[in-house]
This record gives sequence, C-alpha cells and structure tokens, in this order.
Amino acid sequence: MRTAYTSEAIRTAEAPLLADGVPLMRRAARAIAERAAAVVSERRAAGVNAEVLVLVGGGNNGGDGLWAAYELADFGLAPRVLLAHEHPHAEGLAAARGAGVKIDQLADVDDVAAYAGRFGIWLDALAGIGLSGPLSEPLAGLIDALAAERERAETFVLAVDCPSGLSDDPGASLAIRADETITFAALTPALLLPPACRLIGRVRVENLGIELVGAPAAIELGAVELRASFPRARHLDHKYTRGVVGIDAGSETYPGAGLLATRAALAAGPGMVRFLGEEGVARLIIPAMPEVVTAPGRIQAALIGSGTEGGPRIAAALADFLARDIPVVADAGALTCVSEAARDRGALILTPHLGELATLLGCERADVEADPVRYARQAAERFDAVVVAKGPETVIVEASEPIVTIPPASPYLATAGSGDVLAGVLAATLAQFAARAEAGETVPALSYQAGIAAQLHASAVAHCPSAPGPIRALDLAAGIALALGATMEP
Ligand SMILES: NC(=O)C1=CN([C@@H]2O[C@H](COP(=O)(O)OP(=O)(O)OC[C@H]3O[C@@H](n4cnc5c(N)ncnc54)[C@H](O)[C@@H]3O)[C@@H](O)[C@H]2O)[C@@H](O)CC1
Ligand SMILES: Nc1ncnc2c1ncn2[C@@H]1O[C@H](COP(=O)(O)OP(=O)(O)O)[C@@H](O)[C@H]1O
Ligand SMILES: [K+]
Repeated sequence: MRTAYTSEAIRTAEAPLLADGVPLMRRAARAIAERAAAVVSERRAAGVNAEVLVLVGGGNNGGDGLWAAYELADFGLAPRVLLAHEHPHAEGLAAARGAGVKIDQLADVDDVAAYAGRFGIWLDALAGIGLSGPLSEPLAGLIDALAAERERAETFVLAVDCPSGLSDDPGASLAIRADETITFAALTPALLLPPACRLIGRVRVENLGIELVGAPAAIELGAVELRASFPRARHLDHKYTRGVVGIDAGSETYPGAGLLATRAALAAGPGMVRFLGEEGVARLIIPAMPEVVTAPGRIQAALIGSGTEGGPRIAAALADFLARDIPVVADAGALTCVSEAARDRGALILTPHLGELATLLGCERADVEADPVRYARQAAERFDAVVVAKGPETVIVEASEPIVTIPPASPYLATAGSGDVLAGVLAATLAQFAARAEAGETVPALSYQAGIAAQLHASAVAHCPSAPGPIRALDLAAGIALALGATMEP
C-alpha cells in the first residue's frame, strides 16, 4: 500500500528531527545527486546531452538543489545553477560556490527557455512542500515557460521532492513534467492522485528516517491488500454468512448490463446473488446463470441502475433498498435518482464515470476531468455518499476517510460493459464484508472495501484470454473469478 500525507503532516513529522540537528537536507541532497549522477552516466552512454542544470527556488527545496549541486561538483560533474530567487538558501549557496559551481541569476537571463534548453538534465528544485496558495509570479511564468521548453527539447527532468507547483492539491496542473521524482519523508496527495500524479514520472520515496504519524490523506490499495483483505469462505460458513447481494440492473434497451453485472457479482464469490430487476432481463439471466435466485428475500448489499435510464421504477427500487439499511451501489441510471435529502438510510455508494459526475453536480465534464478529487468530494458531501469516481484512475471518496485509489489499470478497461462488471463486483464485495460485520467482525471502511473491489476489477484484465490486448466485458466478468482464485493461492 502506498500512502500520502499532507505537507503539514510531513512538516510536523520532520520538526523533532530538525530540532535535534539531524541533517535532513544533506541527506536529501545526497540522494538527489546520486540519482542525477546515474542519469548522467546513462545519457552519456546513450550519446545524448548530459549537461546538468539545477533550478533553484527561494526555500529549502532550493536548498536541497544547491546542496545537490555541491555533491555533483564533488563527483566531478560540473553542474550549473539557475537562481530563480533573490534570497536562496544561504548555506547551500555558499557550499555550491565553494565547490566551484557556476551560478546564474534569473534576472540576468534574457530567454530562460533558450538558456535552459542547452542542458539535457534539469533538477527541478524551485519549490516543494512549502508552496502556499496558487503559484504567483515570477515562479508561475518561469514554470510555464520551462514546462513548454521541456516538451520541445525532450529534457530529462528530475524533480526534487515534487515537480515544483505540486504538493497537496492534485488539481494543480502548472508544473514541469518530471521523468523521475525523488520525494522525502512521504508522498503528498498530488503525487498519488489524478491528474497531478501523471506529471511525476517514476517516483521514489526517500524516507530519511522521518516517521509519519496519524491517518494518511490518501492511500493506494493494490494486489497485496486485495489478497490480505478480501473475505474468504470459512469452514462453518453457510450461504447467508458468505453474503447475499441483490441486483436490479438491465432493461429492455440495455439487457446486457444486467447480465454482465450479475455474472461479475457471481464471480466475486458471495453466498448468493438475487436478481431483482426487470422480468425480461431475468428471463435472459436464468438460462445463462442458473445459480441466480429471482425470489425476493434477505440481502446484505444491493446494486441498482446499471443498464437503466433511471425513472420512477428505479427511483422507487433505490428507495426500497436504502430503507433496508444496507450498502446500496447506485450506478448509471440510478445516479439520476439520488437525492440530497435522503438521511436515515443505508450507506449509498455512487459509481459515476467523470461525465456522470459532472451531470450529477451540474457542471462541465472538462472541469471534473481537470480535478476529479475535488468534484468527487463535492458529490460525497452533497449526497452523503461514498463516491467511486471512475476514469483513467479510480478515486474513491468517503467523509473522514483517506481518499482511496488503485495503481494504474489497463486502459483497455475503457470498453462498454466494463463499468457494469465493476458495479457487480463492488456490490458482491460489499455484501461479503457486510456479512462479516454482521458476525461481529471489524471490517474496513466502505471506501477501502470499494478500493478492494476496484483492484479486483483491474486485476481481472490479466485473466482475459486476449490480454494484454483489447478485452471484452464478458471476458472481464469471467476474469474476476480467476483473479480472485489467484489471490487466494497460498
Ligand atoms: N524541513 C526541512 O528541513 C527539510 C525540507 N526539505 C526540503 O524543503 C522543502 C520545503 O521547504 P520550504 O518550506 O522552505 O518551502 P519550499 O522551498 O518548498 O517553497 C518555498 C518557496 O516557494 C515560494 N512560494 C511559496 N508559495 C508560493 C506561491 N504561491 N507562488 C510562488 N512562489 C511561492 C517561496 O517564496 C519560497 O521561495 C521540501 O519540499 C524539501 O524539498 C528537505 O531538505 C528535507 C528536510
Ligand atoms: N483509460 C483508462 N485506464 C484504465 N481504466 C479505465 C480507463 N478508462 C476507464 N477505465 C475504467 O473502466 C471502467 C469503465 O466504466 P464505465 O465508464 O462505467 O463503463 P460502461 O458504462 O461502459 O460499463 C471503470 O472502472 C474505469 O475506471
Ligand atoms: K521541486
């Protein structure tokens, strides 16, 4: 599991070490310089420009850069420094000067893009976790110019702590895209969450002995958590203790969604799947999946809406499910039926893709794509719900819990029916955790459970016969059972 902490939490954790005089900056600089030296060697071997420019801002991030320049000079690599601030870190500057590093002032440079473009490697140490508020000038203009030049010249960028401009806010986008980021203490939310996480390249965390305390701001669940947390059948289980899921999905227009969601729910291993949707869809499901039960009865979690366009019947069925005080996944058409007022009811889990999230909030899709976390948070608050925002990255928001995401999944998941499969897996997963909770066991938060389900969905791709190529949703549904089986191997 990867975790991200706010810059405030990181500062708090650093404070006692700094008070004890632990040389954190020197350690950070050493790690950066070692990695930069390795990049120099690789580029020299490839016969490409390996001249190093260190971009230095006014805070301790710039201090890291100056000390890294000192170390690089010590390695005999003759880096150059561009000071973007009038008052850079004094000790770092003295050390770099003392080591013979050539230093330029931004004010003396006519065309900064042309100047920086002469170097093959940039160390971006303009700003780190000390950034407060939106970027102001002259830093904003400098980053903008260098971000464009970097794409033109195919410079290798090594970000110090974070691409300058990104720390806490994953919606920030003004930054120089990095090939690699070396971050200290811990990841910050922007390094883990979209869209900022797309700008950081390969990331390594140099902990420097800094111990973070308290809950992280965001977590990334992966294969390890899927294996460790997914409920397994036990000797004394019967079908009701394994979890029963109710599904109302599919319609005359989109019957396939009902089939896919039901097939995926079965594959995710609950004790029973009850199909409670339209009769016409049930008539297709039963011959294909005879283990599905159509009789009403007890359920421990529900899915409603995949393959429907909402409307009064879905709205009433959603209200019925919620009145049972069980977790209810509202997908696709059911998203048009959720109301802000609902209280005293079971947990509501919304699974919008980014277009549906925009519709739900009455805003533009482009705005949601530019900052999915912010809008998922808004929806979670407004509808008192857990929001699973689907897209190139999955972002799951629940009040008072860390934001949950999963590692990058195959883009072939972007295929019709893939969301129906996720909805089925999610409801079946929630039913299994709910059954455990009923038995008195402590279970993780719903957002964590949903993250486990999303990871199972993503893992199923590798079990499709056509993987790593394009997949079809029906194979994905079958792949769920195979993925789950693989995680249960001893
Ligand atoms: N606390 C420590 O001693 C350690 C800190 N480290 C480094 O220090 C960094 C944090 O240092 P600082 O707290 O000095 O802060 P930073 O160096 O990250 O940022 C401060 C600089 O950004 C500018 N700035 C802030 N907000 C701005 C805005 N909205 N628009 C434009 N410019 C803005 C400030 O004028 C200042 O020049 C970390 O990211 C890390 O790189 C590491 O050396 C490890 C130890
Ligand atoms: N580019 C991508 N990379 C990885 N996963 C993606 C990408 N685009 C979409 N997905 C995933 O594919 C699924 C698509 O769901 P959805 O849009 O509801 O599809 P549908 O309604 O057609 O079934 C979601 O789980 C989403 O996170
Ligand atoms: K930086």
